[in-house]
Amino acid sequence: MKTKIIAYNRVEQPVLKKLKSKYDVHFFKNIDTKTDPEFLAQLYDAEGIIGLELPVDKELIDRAPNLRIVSNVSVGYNNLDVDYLNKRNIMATNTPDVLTDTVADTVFGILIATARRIPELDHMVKTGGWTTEAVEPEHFGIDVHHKKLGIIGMGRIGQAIAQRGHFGFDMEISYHSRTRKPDVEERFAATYCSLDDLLTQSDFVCLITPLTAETEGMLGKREFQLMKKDAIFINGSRGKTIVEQDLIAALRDGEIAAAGLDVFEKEPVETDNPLLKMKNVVTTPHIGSSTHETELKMSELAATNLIAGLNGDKPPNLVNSATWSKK
Ligand SMILES: NC(=O)C1=CN([C@@H]2O[C@H](COP(=O)(O)OP(=O)(O)OC[C@H]3O[C@@H](n4cnc5c(N)ncnc54)[C@H](OP(=O)(O)O)[C@@H]3O)[C@@H](O)[C@H]2O)C=CC1
Ligand SMILES: O=CC(=O)O
Repeated sequence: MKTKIIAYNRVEQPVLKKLKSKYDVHFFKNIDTKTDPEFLAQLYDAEGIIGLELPVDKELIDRAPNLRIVSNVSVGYNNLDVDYLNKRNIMATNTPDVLTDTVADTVFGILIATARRIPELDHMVKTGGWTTEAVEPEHFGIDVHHKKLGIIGMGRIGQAIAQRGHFGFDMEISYHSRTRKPDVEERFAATYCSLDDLLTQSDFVCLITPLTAETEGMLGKREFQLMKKDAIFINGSRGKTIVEQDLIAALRDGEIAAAGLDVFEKEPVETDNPLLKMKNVVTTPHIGSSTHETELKMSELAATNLIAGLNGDKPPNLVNSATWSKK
């Protein structure tokens, strides 16, 4: 009998086909995983899960007594209760590196779109608002090049953003992360800062940390007030790394100039979220890594991790190494 696995949400078709040739695959998309009877029935004897943003909490893990591996199709794994997976000795994996450049492109795209007000101007042109020969100063944006870019989270994606800022736009790079990175400082002429110094000095503040117990609510009222009044804030990390209500207040009260957001406290973002009514906010639907090429690479890497784990080999991107040392 084939090993049963659950595929959830986004697994690209060629990868799904390959998995189906090896395993008894049950695919689910956008269901309520706490109540969907078919999902809960299949979960009971599933040995592997592969997918995007499945909330793998204690309740779900307890319903899966045969589970051996959870393979996330994302680099962030804040959807997993890693402590409880460790307790149950279930492996967890993610998809780093293959998405780094694509996410950095998205973040930089949002940064430029926010500074130069591209979505707002696009709307103006398409709706017949371009009525005089010359655009007016009220439509002008602000420069990106030669400005100060502060990056919070100088990991893989943070470094790819720094590369674009430094080499592409002659920006002055400063960063904050848990550890200092001399090689990064040399490559991008970057300066390490305390969080407060970064917030006070940067023209663009770009947040790209994982969501953890430490980073949850990392930027709130005090932090937005520390930023320059003409600063632009970009969030590519997770919605909960900031206090969204405080960002709304900071934008409303002119504490900061604008924001570009790929992530929100609640996703999909609620249609009555005040951020959606603000002209100085540019939004995208948590789509940082989602190009055709990169989604395929992520699915392939997630499948490689899953197959290795189910074969009894160490998956290349195991995030809870404690489970391997117990084997
Ligand atoms: N919007 C989207 O579609 C996407 C969003 N993401 C998000 O981006 C995140 C980062 O990915 P990636 O760059 O690959 O991850 P990395 O692990 O390579 O980098 C994370 C960085 O965050 C820093 N960091 C962690 N905790 C803190 C903290 N408490 N204070 C300051 N800095 C901290 C780390 O510091 P140190 O180096 O010192 O350990 C590291 O520099 C993902 O976890 C995910 O949440 C990722 C992909 C797509
Ligand atoms: O948000 C996406 C990820 O890969 O993490």
